[in-house]
Amino acid sequence: MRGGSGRWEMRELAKQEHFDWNIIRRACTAFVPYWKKAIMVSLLLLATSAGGALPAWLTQQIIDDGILKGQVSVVISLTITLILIAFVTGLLGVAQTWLSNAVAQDVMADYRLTLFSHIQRQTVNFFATRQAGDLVSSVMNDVTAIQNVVTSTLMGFSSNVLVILTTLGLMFEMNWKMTLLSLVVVPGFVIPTQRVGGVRQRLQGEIQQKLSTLTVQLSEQFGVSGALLTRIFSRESEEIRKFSGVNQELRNLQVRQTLVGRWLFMWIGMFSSIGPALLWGYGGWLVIHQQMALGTIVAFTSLLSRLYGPLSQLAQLQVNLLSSIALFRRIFAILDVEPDVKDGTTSIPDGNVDGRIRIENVTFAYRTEGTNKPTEVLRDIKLDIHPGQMVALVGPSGAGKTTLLNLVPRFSDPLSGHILIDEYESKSLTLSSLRGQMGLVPQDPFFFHDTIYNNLLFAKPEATREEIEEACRAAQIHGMIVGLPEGYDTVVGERGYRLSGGERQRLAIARVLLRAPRIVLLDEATSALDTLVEREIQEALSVLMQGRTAIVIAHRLSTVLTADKIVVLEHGRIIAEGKHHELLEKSRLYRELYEAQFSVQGTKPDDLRGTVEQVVQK
Ligand SMILES: Nc1ncnc2c1ncn2[C@@H]1O[C@H](COP(=O)(O)OP(=O)(O)OP(=O)(O)O)[C@@H](O)[C@H]1O
Repeated sequence: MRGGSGRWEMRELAKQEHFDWNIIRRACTAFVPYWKKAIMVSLLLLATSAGGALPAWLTQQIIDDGILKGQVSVVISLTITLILIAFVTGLLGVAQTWLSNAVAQDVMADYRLTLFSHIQRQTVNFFATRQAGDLVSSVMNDVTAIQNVVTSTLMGFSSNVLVILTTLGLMFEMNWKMTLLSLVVVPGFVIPTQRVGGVRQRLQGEIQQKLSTLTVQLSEQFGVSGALLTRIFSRESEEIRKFSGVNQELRNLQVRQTLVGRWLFMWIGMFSSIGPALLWGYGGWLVIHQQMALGTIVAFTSLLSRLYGPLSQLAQLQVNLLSSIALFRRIFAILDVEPDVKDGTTSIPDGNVDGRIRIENVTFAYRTEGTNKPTEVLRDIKLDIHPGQMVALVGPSGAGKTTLLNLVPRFSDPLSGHILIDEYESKSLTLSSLRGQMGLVPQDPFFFHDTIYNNLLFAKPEATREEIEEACRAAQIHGMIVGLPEGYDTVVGERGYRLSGGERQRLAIARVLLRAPRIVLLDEATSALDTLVEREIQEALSVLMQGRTAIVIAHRLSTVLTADKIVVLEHGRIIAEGKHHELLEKSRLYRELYEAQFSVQGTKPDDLRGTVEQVVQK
């Protein structure tokens, strides 16, 4: 099933969850920076708990010392005190809610930021093996779910314990036998409450799973690529049917969750009424036999709700704690993923290298979970590229061209071997100074849903308008941009869908030109373009590569013809190197590739050479 697998996993985890003290301890460290506020919250809780118990005690005084003894002044003064206590307790309650929410929100904001920053440090492989929707769900939903748990478990726990202790203290102080009698019925409602809590929690897990499935479907269907795919295969009705199914299941689960345990609640209600009944019966007997004052019964009955409510909530503590442990476990699982690529320490200014690239005995394998011996995708690659040279990578699909290209900016690190930029081992450089030396034009460039201007600024935030226009002129895209009704302020649409493939390529070239890197990495688009666009792109590319070291995954005839060196890859190995004509003679695979890929571009190499050379000389 697409989507929701993470949630499903979480529900399963919650079912098998146990008290993992390491997780609890680690979760609590998030509160350390807010210890002052947390202490304030505890003090306020203590004050509000005591304030909440006092009215029952005062009621007893009003009845026994005021009403029954005919003391009007006592009744009046105690009534005023009751009102004052209610007012002060109310104010303290507001302060406590505000502070405890502030702490919970602070902790949540910290977690969201920590997760986002941590995920920003991850390599491309991290995203290739995870569902984006699931990561979004962790950063947003899990963290928010924790907030509820934190307030209901941590704060709820302390406030309930305090209320129970203060209430029990007062009860014992008034009459210990009546106190024990009050506690007799407790198991009668605590046990069912616990059961209902468990069922509700399980239903909540299923609801979260359905919500996540719907969220993933929505995000897939509302994105341009997903919408296109659905329309081209005419799967709209099927998608609506699927949505409707999950939507209905969600509705049923939510109804069940609301109604679950209604019989048990009737039972609980009954037990909560039995408590006061027992107190009136036994208390009445004590009063009649003059062993206790009437006010004590009234005080006890009003204290009962302060005892039973918090006890029921405490009964659900275990379920709450277990589900919060499951949530924290999911969050910590992401935080514990160490980035595949570690930052180096040497920093060099951008553009401060000649651009020599040496790839020495490089072997690479993708890390896949659950396999001990990953399959090698690149084996023993040796390549020496001199400053200003252009190397074209060719090879059948899956040969490892993209993988090799991605090793240069350290999107991944090789299992063995070294990559050197000038005399620097690439691992020794900080990632920002390594990547600052190079620009990448991917096959399908990505753009943010923002204006063309802002998308270009992303590459160089300090760029002036002139610099941006100059880069676009060089990339043969300025004319097209100014022809748009809103020019550079045109919003390119999600992923840049408002632009054609060729326009996206040239805009991506402009973006790299802005950075003026010493090294250019290029994955040429495979799509065939008409001659005019082809020529515009060719001109843009020749400007891009002029005086720069370039590694190009070649899909164009003009590229292989002008390359200083063509490297033929097969099954992760370099099987041949040389110029176009040399390879045509000595490499069978190259000949086959040439016939299959390059010659279909309609022009014979010799016819094209003149054109290409003209372009390159410009
Ligand atoms: N993230 C990944 N995890 C695991 N294996 C991967 C990953 N990316 C690529 N591969 C595998 O590595 C091999 C080389 O892939 P790569 O994309 O480098 O080939 P390529 O030569 O660029 O192919 P193409 O020309 O089709 O883009 C393939 O077998 C591919 O399935």
